[in-house]
This record gives sequence, structure tokens and C-alpha cells, in this order.
Amino acid sequence: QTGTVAANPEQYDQAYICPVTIGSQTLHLDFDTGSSDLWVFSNLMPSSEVDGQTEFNTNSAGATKKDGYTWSISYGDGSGASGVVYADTVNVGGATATSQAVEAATSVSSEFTSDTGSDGLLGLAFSSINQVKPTPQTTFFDTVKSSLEAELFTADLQSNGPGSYTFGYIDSSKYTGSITYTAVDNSQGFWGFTAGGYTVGGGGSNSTGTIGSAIADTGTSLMYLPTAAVQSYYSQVSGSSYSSSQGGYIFPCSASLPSLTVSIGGHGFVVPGSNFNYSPTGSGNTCFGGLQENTGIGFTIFGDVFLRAVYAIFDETQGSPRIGFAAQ
Ligand SMILES: CN(C)c1ccc(C(=O)NN)cc1
Repeated sequence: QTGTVAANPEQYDQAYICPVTIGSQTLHLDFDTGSSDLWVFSNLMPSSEVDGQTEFNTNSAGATKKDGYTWSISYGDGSGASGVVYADTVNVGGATATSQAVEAATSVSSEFTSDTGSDGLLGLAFSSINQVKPTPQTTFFDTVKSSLEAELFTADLQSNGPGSYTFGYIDSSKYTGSITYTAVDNSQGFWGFTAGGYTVGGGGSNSTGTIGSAIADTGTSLMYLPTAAVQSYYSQVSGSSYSSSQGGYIFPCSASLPSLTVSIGGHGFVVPGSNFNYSPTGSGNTCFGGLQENTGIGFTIFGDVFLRAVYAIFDETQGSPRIGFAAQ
């Protein structure tokens, strides 16, 4: 089987939300290659923590409670959720898992309550970091992958308009040139890979140092690189500065933003300057940068700012996982 689903950006391309049918309900979930739990808002939650989201009905006929199973998850930004576990049919654009662990929230943090466009998350990292106890559950991809035409999924994220995820096949209309594959280190449960040198602007100069190990994370809005690369980038943005009050680099919204070329698997991938204007700060006609330092996170994250510039293939067809990127 295969699946094809639209990926709809929230405001400022903060996250990408996809329709998922669970039993007879359709919920809109944040597809996240940086985590491994499929969890949903549910009827078990206090109404104070729900702000218009669709709730998974745990009393529906097709939902089977997994007694004694619980989950609790926290994300890099300090947000989190917890609850209990059901099994139900999950259909993503035609790819169907007949018995998928659906983690029904009994409580979510304020960041999720206020994320009114999302009814939950669908994790696409490795099942080794699934947070269900006493027994970790498989991700949707792991549950269905043996039934897919090819054991892979792809992400085509667009700015301010629908992109798509596919399961089981590569859509050759989504990219130009060839796909460059590189090995994945999933020892931490993420789609980890090694990135090479970078160049700020088309000048071919400034390529100083290498980026090193990184993860591809559709659930993270921005791109977080080592300090040296980030300082090199903003040294080319007139009027930019680090704002402790805003918690990152900002610049005049009128600033001209250079591109950033990153070498992966020996191929240079160009992130256009426009990708690095994330959102207005709300004060002084300054804008918040889509590129920020990875200090405090502990690893380098190629989030949506990067992934919008490429077609990404998350591939387990070779036995060992690999990740592919192509220009789009
Ligand atoms: C609060 N929300 C919507 C989040 C969604 C996803 C993540 C995340 O780190 N994914 N890899 C964090 C927070």
C-alpha cells in the first residue's frame, strides 16, 4: 500500500498539520520526525486544557483500551503531554495501520492547548524512543512499513501553502536533479546524519568549519546550528543582533538575507535567504531569525526552515536507515 497526505502549514510555517483518520474520526496532527509517539487530544482531558481541538473519542467502538499502559512525553521546548493508550485503525492518506497505538491525552501543557491548529502529534522518529510504559509501542511508520510498496516516507514542506508527506513511494515530480543519500545514525532514536561545510551567501567565501552531526526534525520550526556558523551568517545581515529578550537573533524586517549552502553527502543544498525570515517579533519592525544557535539544545537540528528547501526521503529500504535529500 501507499499513502499521500497534505501537509498544511500553521501561521509562520511553525508546524505542518496533516489529516489522519482514527477509527471514524479525522484529527489534524503535527507530523514530527523528531519524536516517536502518536498522541491525540481526547475526551479524557479537562475542558480547561482544550481550545477548539478535536478530541479522540475513547468510547468509540473501534477503540480498544490497552489496560495498564500509560505515556508521558516532554519536548525540547519544555512542552509536554501524558495519558493512556488505545489501539485503533489509523489511516494516513490511504496507508492504513489496522491496530496502531493511539496515545489518548489526559493532560497537555499550555503550549499544546494554545496550538489550536493541532489535535496532537504523529511521531516519525524511531520506535526506540517511544514513551509508552510498560512496553514502548511502534510508530505509525514502523507499524505499516512492511506493508508499504517501499519501506520509506517522504516530506515535501512548502512555505505558506500545502506540501505533502508520502508513505511507500517517492514522488519524482517533487524534486529536481538527483537524490543524495547519506547514512543515518539512529542510536539516539532520531534521523541523525552528518552535515559538512557551509557557505553564507552565494559568494563561495565564508565557508568556515563543518556542521557535524545533526537531526532532521519536521516538528521543529527553525534551523539550529553551531554558534560559529550562526555568527558567520548574521555577520552578513546588517542590523542583526542577538536579543536576549526575544531569545535569539533578530534583524530589521527590511534586511536583505543571504542564502546558506550546506554540504550533505558531498552535495551543496541551498537554503534561500527568505527561509530565514521567520516572523515579526512584534516590536520595532524587527523579525526573528529562522537560523538560531544550537547551544542549550545539545544537538544541531535541521528543522522546517531547512526542510522547506529540499525534498526529504526517510528510507529504510536498505536494511540500515538512510536519509535522502534533493533540491526542489
Ligand atoms: C508545543 N508543540 C506544538 C511542539 C511540537 C513539537 C515539538 C518538537 O520538539 N518536535 N520535535 C515541540 C513542541
